[in-house]
Amino acid sequence: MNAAISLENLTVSYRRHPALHHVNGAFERGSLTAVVGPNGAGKSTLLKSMLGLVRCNDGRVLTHVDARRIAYLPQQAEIDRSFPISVLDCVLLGYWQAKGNWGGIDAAMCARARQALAAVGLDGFSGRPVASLSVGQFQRVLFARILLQDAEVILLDEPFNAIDARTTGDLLRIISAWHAERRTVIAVLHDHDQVRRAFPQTLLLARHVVAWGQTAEVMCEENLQRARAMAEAVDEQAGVCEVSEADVLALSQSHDHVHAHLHAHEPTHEHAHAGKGGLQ
Ligand SMILES: Nc1ncnc2c1ncn2[C@@H]1O[C@H](COP(=O)(O)OP(=O)(O)OP(=O)(O)O)[C@@H](O)[C@H]1O
Repeated sequence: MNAAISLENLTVSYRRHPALHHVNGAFERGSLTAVVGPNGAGKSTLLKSMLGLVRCNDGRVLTHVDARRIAYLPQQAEIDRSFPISVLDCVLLGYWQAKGNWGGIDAAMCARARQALAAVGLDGFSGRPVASLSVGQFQRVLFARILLQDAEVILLDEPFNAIDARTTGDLLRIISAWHAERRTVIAVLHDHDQVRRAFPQTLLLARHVVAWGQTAEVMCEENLQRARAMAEAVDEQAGVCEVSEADVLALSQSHDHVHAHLHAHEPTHEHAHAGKGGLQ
């Protein structure tokens, strides 16, 4: 497999509360993957650990692309948009990783930002303060910003939460275009029908990997039930990692078809966020 990001025994906890346990696997370059699972399954934590925003207690994340070419769309609830900034300036922030704090913005960049706004259906919105936009309009702005980033890997955390059907359809078409351009897209989602329709690969999480592979195989009722049962059985007071190797092995063996590839890839180490022992 030609991986964009690999996870090796990734284990993360918050103040000793386990969030992700022994996650192994890889996101292939150019793949389009939905990350699904019950509330609290560790989906957002997975994205944040891939960005180095949370520290691993054990294991590591290996990113095989330039870290500056990873774009991230957090959940809207995590974004403070009371900041007095125009729609155009917000989109132009997409150049920040390439240009840095003092890089100049020229006319060509402004033109591309306006094109990106047109592509997300917000022609004529450039001068509006972002605080005045609806939730759906603001999500379109954030997609326009990603369009400017020219990212190799795009991480989206619940991009369609509280977004209407028309906006969702428009944004899904942009995601499909990214996939056609061979970008690697990983999206946390809750709508299973949407996942089945639009995402070829799925990672089903319940703090552990329940299943990871072709969406049609992963999203079977047996796996979904297993994920629900695992989420319900979670002991919030458990220590950092109270799952034995035997438990993990048993879980893996019951899902051989999706785990088969997990250890096949020996990553070439380009960027790694690794951690051991440090609690958050
Ligand atoms: N900053 C934090 N501090 C403490 N605990 C946290 C923090 N962030 C997440 N958690 C806990 O880690 C676990 C996994 O949370 P995470 O947000 O990754 O789950 P999720 O699958 O994205 O959930 P949801 O579907 O509800 O968004 C949960 O038990 C959550 O309470």
